[in-house]
Amino acid sequence: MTTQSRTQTYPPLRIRRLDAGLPLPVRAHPDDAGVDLFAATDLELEPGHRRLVGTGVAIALPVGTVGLIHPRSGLAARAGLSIVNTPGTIDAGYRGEIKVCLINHDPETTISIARGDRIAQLVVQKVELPDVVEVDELDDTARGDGGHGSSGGHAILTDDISSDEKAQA
Ligand SMILES: O=c1ccn([C@H]2C[C@H](O)[C@@H](COP(=O)(O)OP(=O)(O)OP(=O)(O)O)O2)c(=O)[nH]1
Ligand SMILES: [Mg+2]
Repeated sequence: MTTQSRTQTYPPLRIRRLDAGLPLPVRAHPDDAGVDLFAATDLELEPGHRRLVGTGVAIALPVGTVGLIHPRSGLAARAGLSIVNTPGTIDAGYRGEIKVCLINHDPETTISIARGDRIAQLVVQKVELPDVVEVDELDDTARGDGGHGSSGGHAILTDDISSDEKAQA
C-alpha cells in the first residue's frame, strides 16, 4: 500500500516527440521527480569519452520554470555513466531537441547504450528570474567571503599531508 500520493495538480508538461519510434517519456512512478528520457541512438562510450546524445523530444516549459537534466543513479553506480554538465539546463524558451552530454567515468569498461535506453531524467523546477542590477556594496553576513572549505571538516588529500605527517600515519 502506498503511504502518500499527489495532493496537488500540476500544469501538464508539453512534450513533442521528434522521433515517433520512441515511447513518450514518463515517470517510472507517479510521484517521481524525474521524467526518464530515452537515447535516440545506439552508441558506445569508451572509458573517459563523452558524446552528445539526442533524446528525440522537445518540450515547452512554462516561463518561471527550468528543466534540469540529471543522471540516473543506477547507471552511475553500475556503469559509471554520468552527464558532463550535470544538471543540464533546459530554458523555458528552448524548443529544440533535448540532448544529453553523456560521459563514461569508468576507468576500464566501455558502456554500450541502445536506442530506447533510459539515459537521463528531466526534473522541472520553479526558478526565479530576477533582473540583474549592479551595486557598489553587498550586505555583511556571518560567512562573509569565506568559502571553499573555510568552515573546516573537509577530507585531506594525500598530497596535502607533509612527509612528517605521512611518517606518523
Ligand atoms: O543538457 C542540456 C543542456 C542544454 N540543452 C539545450 C537547452 C538549453 O536551453 C540550451 C542552452 O543550454 P545552456 O544555456 O546550458 O548552453 P550554452 O552553452 O549557454 O548555450 P546558449 O548560448 O545556447 O545558451 O541547450 C540541452 O538540450 N541539454
Ligand atoms: Mg546559455
